[in-house]
Amino acid sequence: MNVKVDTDGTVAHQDDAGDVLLSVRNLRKYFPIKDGVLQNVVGHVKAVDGVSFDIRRGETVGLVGESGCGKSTLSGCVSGLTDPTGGSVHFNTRGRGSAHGPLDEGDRIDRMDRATFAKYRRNVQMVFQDNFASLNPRQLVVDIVGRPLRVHGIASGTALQEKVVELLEQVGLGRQHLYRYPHQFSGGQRQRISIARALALDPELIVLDEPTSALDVSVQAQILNLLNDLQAERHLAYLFITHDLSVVRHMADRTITMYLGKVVEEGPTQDLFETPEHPYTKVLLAAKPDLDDDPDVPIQTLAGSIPDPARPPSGCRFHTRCPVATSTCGWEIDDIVRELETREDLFDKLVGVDRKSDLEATLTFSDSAAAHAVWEAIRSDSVPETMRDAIETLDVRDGALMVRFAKPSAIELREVGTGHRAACILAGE
Ligand SMILES: Nc1ncnc2c1ncn2[C@@H]1O[C@H](COP(=O)(O)OP(=O)(O)OP(=O)(O)O)[C@@H](O)[C@H]1O
Repeated sequence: MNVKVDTDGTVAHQDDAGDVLLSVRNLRKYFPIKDGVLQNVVGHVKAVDGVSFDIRRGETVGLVGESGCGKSTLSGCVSGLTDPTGGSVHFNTRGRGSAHGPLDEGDRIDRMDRATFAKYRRNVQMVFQDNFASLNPRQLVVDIVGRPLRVHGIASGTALQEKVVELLEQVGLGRQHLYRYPHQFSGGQRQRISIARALALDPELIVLDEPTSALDVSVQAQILNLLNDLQAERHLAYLFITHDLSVVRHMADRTITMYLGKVVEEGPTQDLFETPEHPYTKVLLAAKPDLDDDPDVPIQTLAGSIPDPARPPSGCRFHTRCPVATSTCGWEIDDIVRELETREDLFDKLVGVDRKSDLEATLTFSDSAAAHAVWEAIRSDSVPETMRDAIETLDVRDGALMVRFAKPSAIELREVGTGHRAACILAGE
């Protein structure tokens, strides 16, 4: 296996470099937060923050995580619809069956010449959850499915119509559906139309963004079976985005877990489900037990809400909600501020945070009683014990509270099994 470590420390892997269709390297997408009449940029939402992974030909990669963790933003960058802030997306445009080496700078989608970029765009198609929004309600099926063929000059007239019939038949529809509008179909049938449209240009990769989330369970199964059949027939690769872990387990060869813009774990689906190594993956799996799990084992659920992606926690971003966090997982000054935010009476009296670094600051309060109350609170059970253990210095003087945290451990994705990586200091123990 050829494991490459990127300059930022994220592990980029090319187990079978010749087969890699898509490579994402240290990808970042930050959305500006604007404020006031002048719309000044006052911060950034770090929707995707240093993500690296590969997709091989014919493989299904599942992408899971809570709402807001950056899945759709990542899929937008992969399919060229969203420009990343940093990092790169590489795509092999040499076509099926071509002999070639690992993807390199020449395969970066933002550096491709026009003709190569057009090839990439043809080769990567998307299917969304909300097929009502993605299918034009005023267009007939023949126009919806035929449009890519017409736009790319592949077919016109009767040939186009016949090609559309062929595509419809591949997704379980037929000639009788050519001249109907989207609203005349059921949800499952509309998703079949979306899939037929995605297949029109014979892509090598389809990004499926929650493709079955809006469907009834029985219809869901039919669509998943159809996707499996199409993959086998056409050697398609899928990036399968979903919050439904049972779907990922059924569909994906490899699974990636994302939390707050970062990959926290990735690996062969079976390994990840049977021996999850990151506490976040463990909690996700525990929150969605399989029917054959022991009903006497209590379902673990996540405490607290997902932190603000404009101010993600440092170290392991999950440490603020992690049931097994240690004192070296990344506790910092912002964790004190986050705790204060939950105590309105004290937060209102916080007048300044003078930071020397993420780990050291003087917090100033409008009166010394408030500073003392916070000092007491930090020393008591009202903050996580591991956070208390991470504090090296805690002094209070008049209205000022001086805090210094110990330096946290470096948290990086590291190998915990064959092709299985987790970004947790406890992983593999
Ligand atoms: N155009 C945008 N402008 C500003 N912030 C955005 C934009 N698009 C997404 N975000 C923010 O980026 C973060 C990631 O959003 P994204 O939609 O990628 O997450 P997701 O995991 O796909 O969630 P969901 O499952 O709910 O779609 C969220 O905090 C979201 O509010």
